[in-house]
Amino acid sequence: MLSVYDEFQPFITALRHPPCRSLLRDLSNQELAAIASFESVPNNQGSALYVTRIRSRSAAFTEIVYSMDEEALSLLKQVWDYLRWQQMIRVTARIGAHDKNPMIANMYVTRRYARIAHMFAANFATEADQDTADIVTVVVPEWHQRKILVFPQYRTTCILGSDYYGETKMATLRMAMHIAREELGGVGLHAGSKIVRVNTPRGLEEKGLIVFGLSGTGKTTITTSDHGLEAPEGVEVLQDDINLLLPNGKALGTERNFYIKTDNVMKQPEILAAASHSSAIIENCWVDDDGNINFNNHALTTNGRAIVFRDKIPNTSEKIDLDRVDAILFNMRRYDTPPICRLMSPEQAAAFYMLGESTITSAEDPSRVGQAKRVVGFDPFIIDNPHVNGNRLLRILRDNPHIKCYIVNTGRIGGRDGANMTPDVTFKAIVGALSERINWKYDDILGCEVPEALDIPNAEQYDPYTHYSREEYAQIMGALRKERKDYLVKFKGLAQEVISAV
Ligand SMILES: Nc1ncnc2c1ncn2[C@@H]1O[C@H](COP(=O)(O)OP(=O)(O)O)[C@@H](O)[C@H]1O
Ligand SMILES: C=C(OP(=O)(O)O)C(=O)O
Repeated sequence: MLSVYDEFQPFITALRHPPCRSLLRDLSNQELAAIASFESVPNNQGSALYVTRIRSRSAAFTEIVYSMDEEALSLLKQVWDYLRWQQMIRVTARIGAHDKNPMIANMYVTRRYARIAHMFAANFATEADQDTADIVTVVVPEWHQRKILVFPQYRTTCILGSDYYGETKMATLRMAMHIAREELGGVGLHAGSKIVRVNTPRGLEEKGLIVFGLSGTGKTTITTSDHGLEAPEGVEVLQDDINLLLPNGKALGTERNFYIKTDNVMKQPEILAAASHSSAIIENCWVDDDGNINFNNHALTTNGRAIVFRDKIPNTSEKIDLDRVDAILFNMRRYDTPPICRLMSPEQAAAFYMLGESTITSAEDPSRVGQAKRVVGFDPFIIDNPHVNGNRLLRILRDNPHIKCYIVNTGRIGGRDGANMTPDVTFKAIVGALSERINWKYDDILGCEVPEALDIPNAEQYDPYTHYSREEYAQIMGALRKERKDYLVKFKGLAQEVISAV
């Protein structure tokens, strides 16, 4: 009699090694670009530029599959019957630095969509082709039905009917973050990372920084900024999007190059040069009739993207890991809090992680700008049981008490017409915190610490009590705290101390 394992073995094999007529492997980036070149829109920059049918992630079509039903099985069999007659490309990539026991990811895509393989190979560090991998992503963009099937047990994702590269990238990293949680005792963070070298009362020190934030709240802007620091002070930019935080307080990077949003790139000098270089691979950006790429034309989508090479971004090196995290920033675009607040405890930080609070930005939906929004961990890629992530972050912060956590408001204060937190205000506030030049005082209405003073022009504009009376502010914040608590209690299994901390 067949054991359950034997019975499932052919299924798992087909899932992780899709059958195909022939498999193209070990192709160089140039070869992938050449195979995909029939799709590239000519432009004066000389970049590969692809326009996709689907232009953002298909969250509503994403299913986490733990047990196979007849319908899912029959769909997969149809897909495999189709692939049996197709040529596919396989790219083997490394998630993480070569010296840190990285994960290996295999990405399979039908040859017609070589552009996805081209972007994947440029985004990650490629390795010599190998048959076994920790993570498998199978992409069949031409499939008539749109479905993203995530199989956490088999560390495999099957993407059907989407040719948006972000789906492939995030399927792979979603699984890497899941493995970090399930096998490494860590937690995946939808966050950028950098090192900031600043003068502190003890002399020049390097501070490892993690920057969380929902799309459009300033993650890339802050991560790539030099904060106006001059040598010997300065920054080293490590990662733009996904880090794996380990129990020992180190954060492993995942990507070699960055997959940036281009809607604001004209205002982001640090990445504009990289996006304007011929090495960039552009997705869904407009090319004017004269052949110039026009990042400000959003006719195709507000989710224009580019793979930009890290060596074209100032202050990057080959390094992608952060050996010591000293500070974590939670970016929120709000209209009622100071530029920076310090959280009081690991419990409070874990609460703000679970709250994943912000407002909708134009990057997401221009017609709903300003509406409140919450996503646990600022991370739409948590596969299941988000409270496990909150509890895990709590444990890591308790075990590494040197890590300080801050809320950074990249919106305004005093309402929609209040004082604007310009990027410069934010950059200076962050340096103030890291260099320990800010004196903190407890604000009983906010329930956390706020700067006694900020070293920025017109600092009083950014003080809540310039805009609100104490009674008014107590009422606004009181209502918010109640709403936050009501939200947190819904997470069964979340440590009680986290719920009590807001
Ligand atoms: N205080 C601020 N901090 C960071 N970015 C800000 C701030 N105020 C306005 N912005 C603008 O908001 C946009 C943030 O975009 P980006 O950094 O790409 O966000 P994310 O990486 O979170 O998607 C940029 O255009 C930036 O200039
Ligand atoms: C690729 C995506 O993720 P991010 O916005 O974090 O780059 C996406 O959401 O489409």
